[in-house]
Amino acid sequence: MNPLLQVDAIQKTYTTGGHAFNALDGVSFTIDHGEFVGIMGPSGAGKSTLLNVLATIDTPTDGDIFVDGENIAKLEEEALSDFRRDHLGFIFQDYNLLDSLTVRENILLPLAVTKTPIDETRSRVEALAHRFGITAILDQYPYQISGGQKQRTAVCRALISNPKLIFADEPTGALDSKSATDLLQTLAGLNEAETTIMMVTHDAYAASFCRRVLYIQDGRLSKELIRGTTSRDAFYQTILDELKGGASDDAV
Ligand SMILES: Nc1ncnc2c1ncn2[C@@H]1O[C@H](COP(=O)(O)OP(=O)(O)OP(=O)(O)O)[C@@H](O)[C@H]1O
Repeated sequence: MNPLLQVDAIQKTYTTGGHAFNALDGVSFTIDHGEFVGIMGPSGAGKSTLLNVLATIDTPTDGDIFVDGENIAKLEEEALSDFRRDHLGFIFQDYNLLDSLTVRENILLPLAVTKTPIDETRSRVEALAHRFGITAILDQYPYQISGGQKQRTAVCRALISNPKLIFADEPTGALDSKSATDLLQTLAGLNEAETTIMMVTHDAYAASFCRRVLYIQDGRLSKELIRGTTSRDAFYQTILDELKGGASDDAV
């Protein structure tokens, strides 16, 4: 089977004041169907740039990005926004919920512009809310619920269109440690149910829930860690050791 995501020699150059800067400098990797991959690296390494380019929020200067064989780096804007809506899910640090909409309306928002029948929309929202324990707050507004509940709402919104791939950008960054652990267990559970997830994080604990961690430094991949059959605790220690030792020593 083809990889779900194939990233080929991605380059992203920013030009400011006549000076060109390579935020991504020839990044290549693949993610298979059903993987849970973490992206780590120091501040300024290029993690958000990579996520934005893969999530079709930004375009690469050069290189190709195949999702299930389709080259999304070459799609025009209209086709890109259809692709984004139909195949990708997003979870952000600051939840990105709309304050004027209820939890239910926030969750179904990605389907609002599709032709999904109303009964199906309703039953999908209810099934997801039940699965993530937020049925009781479906008619409340974001300002009435906790950070953990907001993030679970965001997870439901990310899943409502049955996306092929979920991108999470520091999803635990604004959560207390219990809510963060709940969310990470939720993501790990989703992944066990075969949802493919790519998560950018600074946090070794969050990364330890992944099956594989890619390090990025100065716009290049510098290291890959694979959890294999070790426990999450052991993988956490491996990631911490790697961070202490400097993740850039070995080229991938
Ligand atoms: N729009 C832009 N114009 C110019 N330079 C940019 C732009 N966006 C990002 N950069 C630069 O590209 C580099 C990578 O930034 P990026 O935000 O991807 O890093 P990061 O690894 O996500 O950092 P952090 O962990 O702090 O969020 C940085 O040096 C940043 O200053």
